[in-house]
Amino acid sequence: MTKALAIQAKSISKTFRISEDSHNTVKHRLFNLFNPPRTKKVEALKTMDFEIYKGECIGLLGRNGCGKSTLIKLLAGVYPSDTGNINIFGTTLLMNLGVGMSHELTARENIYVSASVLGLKIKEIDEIFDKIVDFAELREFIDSKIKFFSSGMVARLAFSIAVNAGADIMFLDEIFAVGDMKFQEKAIKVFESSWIEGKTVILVSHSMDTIKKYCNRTAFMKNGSLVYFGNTDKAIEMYVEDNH
Ligand SMILES: Nc1ncnc2c1ncn2[C@@H]1O[C@H](COP(=O)(O)OP(=O)(O)OP(=O)(O)O)[C@@H](O)[C@H]1O
Repeated sequence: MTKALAIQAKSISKTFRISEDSHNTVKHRLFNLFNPPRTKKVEALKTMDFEIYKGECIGLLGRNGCGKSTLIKLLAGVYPSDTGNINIFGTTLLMNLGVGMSHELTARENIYVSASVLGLKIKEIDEIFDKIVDFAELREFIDSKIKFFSSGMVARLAFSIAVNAGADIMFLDEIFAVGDMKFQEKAIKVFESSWIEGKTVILVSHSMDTIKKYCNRTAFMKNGSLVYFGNTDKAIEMYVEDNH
């Protein structure tokens, strides 16, 4: 039987340009009118190809700054890729401290917006609304703008929307690191329930135990390159070695 694709990335890459000078004051700008700010290129993602299949739980490992978040932001459509193309087969939700959520909207409004992005009709969202709020334990704050939330509260809300509104593909960037103990236990329960069956999960984590427990394949990244993508134990070994 052929496996169904969830994500296909062909020759994708991303380079950021960051300003090296601080032409921030009026005086500085005037003196440097004909001298544009110098920019530095950061090759956050070097050209890479890979395929992820439906139902897989993929680990993403690598040291700080190696490009993990950039990669999942590209896959989730937050940034466009500079080259190549990405095919996504299913609905996605990126749960990285509320990327994809609007900080100017309340938790209630964000639930409706995000769940509609996931393809639900208003009536269907009405039906699961309480479940989302209770799972996230945010009833008291439901009509507050999420810009006043802590990062853990935003992560709880995003996770709850994705779990209850049924995203097919979830990008979890350090989900076990942002939540408090109780939330982590809930997240683990979700991972160990039948909910996860058939879902595709990309899990960024610095916790080897988490990656080992849940990921059937793991990618190891270094300096923007996808060095290895396959057996989880082997990827962990490479990551541990890279930390020595
Ligand atoms: N929006 C941006 N503008 C400019 N440079 C960026 C931007 N986002 C990331 N970078 C740079 O791209 C590189 C990869 O960053 P990224 O956040 O993807 O790493 P990471 O592996 O997720 O790190 P961490 O483990 O610390 O979360 C870094 O050098 C970072 O400074």
